[in-house]
Amino acid sequence: MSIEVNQIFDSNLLDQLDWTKHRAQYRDGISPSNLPPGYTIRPLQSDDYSRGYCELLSNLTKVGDFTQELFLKQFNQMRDSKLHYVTILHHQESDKVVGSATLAVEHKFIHGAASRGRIEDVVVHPEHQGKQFGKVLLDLLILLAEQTNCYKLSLDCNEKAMPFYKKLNMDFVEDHRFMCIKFFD
Ligand SMILES: CC(=O)SCCNC(=O)CCNC(=O)[C@H](O)C(C)(C)COP(=O)(O)OP(=O)(O)OC[C@H]1O[C@@H](n2cnc3c(N)ncnc32)[C@H](O)[C@@H]1OP(=O)(O)O
Repeated sequence: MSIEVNQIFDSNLLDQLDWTKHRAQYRDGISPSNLPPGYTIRPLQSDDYSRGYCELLSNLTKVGDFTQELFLKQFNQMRDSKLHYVTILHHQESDKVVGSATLAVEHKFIHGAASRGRIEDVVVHPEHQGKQFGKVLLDLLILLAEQTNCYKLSLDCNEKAMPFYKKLNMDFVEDHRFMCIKFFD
């Protein structure tokens, strides 16, 4: 199937960010503005299904049966909504998507018609973990949230992932209770 290549959000938005402004501590000269050679950060593309995007997500949770058609349907809905900033890490040598994190934005009437941001679906492929890419993706989403007029940015995670988010100086809200109805897994 030949696919028209487009991006889930305008990549100019990423270019407009000041990538030198980061919250995490980095080492070995790596930072959002200085990735190791052969890696790039960009918005998710309509042809990333063939670059192993769904396989990557399966390192995070159950993905289910995904065909290219279903991927494209969901991609187009998310792109048209202009509320899903799915930001990925591409590895040139393998031509695979090896990391991803999403900023989901919700428009509000409160706080001067600002928006609320949520960080969702953060994952780095096991073969590329421990190279500071998780921090890079999160740092960029935090900048993106500010750029898109979010007054607040939050996420849900399990206990195991909490030390990772603390690296971004995110505060754990002690008195917050998370309520949930799960319709299916
Ligand atoms: C909202 C959500 O999506 S919650 C779900 C989070 N995702 C997952 O659990 C999926 C499986 N895990 C992963 O994909 C990865 O381990 C991630 C995304 C959590 C981290 O990605 P990585 O690229 O390996 O992280 P990175 O190399 O940037 O490490 C950042 C720091 O956090 C620490 N860290 C990374 N993962 C973890 C973890 N699971 N537990 C504790 N500390 C961690 C690292 O030691 C590192 O510390 P340092 O900066 O002092 O060296």
